[in-house]
Amino acid sequence: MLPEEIDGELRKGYLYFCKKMERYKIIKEVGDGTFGIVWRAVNKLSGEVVAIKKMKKKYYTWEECVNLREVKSLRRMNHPNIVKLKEVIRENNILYFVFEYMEFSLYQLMKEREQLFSEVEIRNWCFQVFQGLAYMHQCGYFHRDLKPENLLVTRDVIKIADFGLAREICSHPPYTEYVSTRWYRAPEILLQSYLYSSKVDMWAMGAIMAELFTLRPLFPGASEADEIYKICNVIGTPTKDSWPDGHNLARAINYQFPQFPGVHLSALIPSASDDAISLITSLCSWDPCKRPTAAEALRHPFFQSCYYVPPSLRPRAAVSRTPPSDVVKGTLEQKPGRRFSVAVPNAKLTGNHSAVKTNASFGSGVQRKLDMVNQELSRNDKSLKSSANQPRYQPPGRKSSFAAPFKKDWNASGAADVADKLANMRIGNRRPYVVQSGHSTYSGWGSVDCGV
Ligand SMILES: Nc1ncnc2c1ncn2[C@@H]1O[C@H](COP(=O)(O)OP(=O)(O)OP(=O)(O)O)[C@@H](O)[C@H]1O
Repeated sequence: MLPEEIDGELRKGYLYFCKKMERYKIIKEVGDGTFGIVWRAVNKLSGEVVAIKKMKKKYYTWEECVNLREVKSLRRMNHPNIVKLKEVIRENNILYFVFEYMEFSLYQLMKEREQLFSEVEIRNWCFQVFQGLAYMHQCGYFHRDLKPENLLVTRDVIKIADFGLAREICSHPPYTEYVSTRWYRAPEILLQSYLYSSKVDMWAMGAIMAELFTLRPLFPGASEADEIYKICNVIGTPTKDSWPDGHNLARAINYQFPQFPGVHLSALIPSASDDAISLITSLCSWDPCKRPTAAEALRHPFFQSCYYVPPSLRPRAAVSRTPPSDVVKGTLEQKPGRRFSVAVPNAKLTGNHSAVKTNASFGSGVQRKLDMVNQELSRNDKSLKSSANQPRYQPPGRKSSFAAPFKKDWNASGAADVADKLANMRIGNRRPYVVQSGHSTYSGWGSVDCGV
């Protein structure tokens, strides 16, 4: 611990030269992901609480680290709805990411929830996430692994985390490696397209939005094949007219869509308003071209009460947006001069929403993780008649007993391959620097002002 009497320049000097990880006191483990273990920690000098992600793989040179997607993408992004990467430390060949600390993941909040969230809460969260996404997409990145576990919440603010799979929009296909958690995976990825785009994030947001309303995953597939089956079951089989590219993708892998008319989403998400259903329906469109962009989603009537949209995200013809007369209590208030909006939910948000979670089978975090891992292990099963290892939740009245006629294994490359690929990427031409700013030290590689 740094003696109290040391301050000013001396303190800064100490900070700079002491072993970097010694500056942090680890409090406890808060997450164990595919690529790293995440701890809650405190900066001994400033008292700031941070999240430290210790990467599982070893990194023997800085060059290996600086080109990691998580570093490459996060270092460029500065937005109130994207978790801030404060520092990158490599010590004893171990790589640590120091992030701003967030209290909960959306998944934790859903898991512990007995009553449904109110639409106001859901609106405020989604509005913020779409702002983060609009910024990220505008910066030229898409996330590719959006899921409730990667949306982190502290009080009223929600932020997008885990950029381990983020991809530059202008990077060149094929995008072949493991991508996104199955329940939130867009159909074009399931059908093995290697030309997918930022619209995969919009699909994931549709599934997440629906889950926020029902506290149940919308498409809880037990394998890739079952995932498509469940999507067909809910939104109806795509026709050659509604998604010609999808039919081409299916033909290329010798896949035949199961035939379902689909259901109106309001039957599955009864607590959602017509506007919410309309937005979820367009986000969960088979054809990526028919899904709105994040900037378009922000202008959907569902967000009418969230009237502050950053100028750069507004359509040119509609630079000034008239505040609605019936602003929902607790949603955004326009603050002049504020660069980004932060939604502020009503303190009594939950009061009127007494619909109680009836299916108590929504497993614990560990169980869910195990379910997902088990399902991933079984992804090479071509016959999916058994429902034994499916998630316990199924959309009401629907059973999955479909044997998918696949020609080849689905996405055989796994997360380990991604880690290897990350490690083998070439060195970028930027050089790291260290900046002392306020309480925290930031090690970065330059930033790009995306003009939002
Ligand atoms: N900034 C943070 N503040 C608080 N908790 C965090 C933070 N970042 C991550 N976590 C927790 O740690 C978990 C794992 O983090 P993260 O998703 O970054 O790791 P990963 O290895 O990339 O995981 P995944 O298996 O999802 O790819 C998250 O689900 C979250 O619960």
